[in-house]
Amino acid sequence: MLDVNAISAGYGETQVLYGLSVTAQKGRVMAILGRNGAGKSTTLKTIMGLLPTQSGDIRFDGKPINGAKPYDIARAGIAYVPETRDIFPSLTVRENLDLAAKRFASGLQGWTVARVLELFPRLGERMDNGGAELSGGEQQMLAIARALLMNPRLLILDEPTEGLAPIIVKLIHDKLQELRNEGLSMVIVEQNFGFATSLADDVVIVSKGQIVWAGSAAEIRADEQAQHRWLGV
Ligand SMILES: Nc1ncnc2c1ncn2[C@@H]1O[C@H](COP(=O)(O)OP(=O)(O)OP(=O)(O)O)[C@@H](O)[C@H]1O
Repeated sequence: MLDVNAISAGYGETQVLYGLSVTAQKGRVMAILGRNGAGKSTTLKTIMGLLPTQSGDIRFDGKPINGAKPYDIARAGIAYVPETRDIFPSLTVRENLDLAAKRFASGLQGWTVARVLELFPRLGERMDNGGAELSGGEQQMLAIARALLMNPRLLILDEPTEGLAPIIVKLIHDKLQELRNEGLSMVIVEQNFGFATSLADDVVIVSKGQIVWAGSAAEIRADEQAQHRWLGV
């Protein structure tokens, strides 16, 4: 469903991705692993149109999306939860959710505020709190809830567990597992190897702006040599 074909990209003069290719398939979860600075977040930002491609192309359901604006890529059906979580800190949880729901009201996937609150009951208890008053875990739940309200066909998450307590990591894991069981396609960048490989069907490893390993989650769990070489596990 998402085909990234030999993209090069970076920040101004600094090239980070060197002909990186990766494919995410419908109804599956793909984890992108790799050491700090390997180019994982840069890959996601390039997919989302936040960074231009210097070469290569990106297709979503066969249609080219590189060069498109982030908003149009979201409209095409890709929702993105960045590392920074991107909620509105000065708005309440209710306002954050209503804004997302209104903007993408026509989604066919049927996500509503009521349904995201069923997934994250904790947010229902915090509806009148400001975004900035939430814990890190609650902010992540809100960011995922907002992304779901965009009724995406593909959900992209950048380090959803970063900075969260183990019990919250477990909760986020279980919620993403629920979404996976419902058939939502996902791409997840993660430092937490156990989290990533227990959710993912497919795994790729990025090093120095290229894919250096690709296989199933079971294969990378069994391949200690690759873990050691590419992830320092
Ligand atoms: N805004 C930026 N301007 C210039 N260089 C950047 C910028 N953001 C990231 N980089 C550089 O690009 C390279 C890849 O960064 P990227 O964030 O994609 O890595 P990553 O694999 O996601 O790792 P991390 O887990 O540290 O986020 C790094 O060398 C980083 O210093």
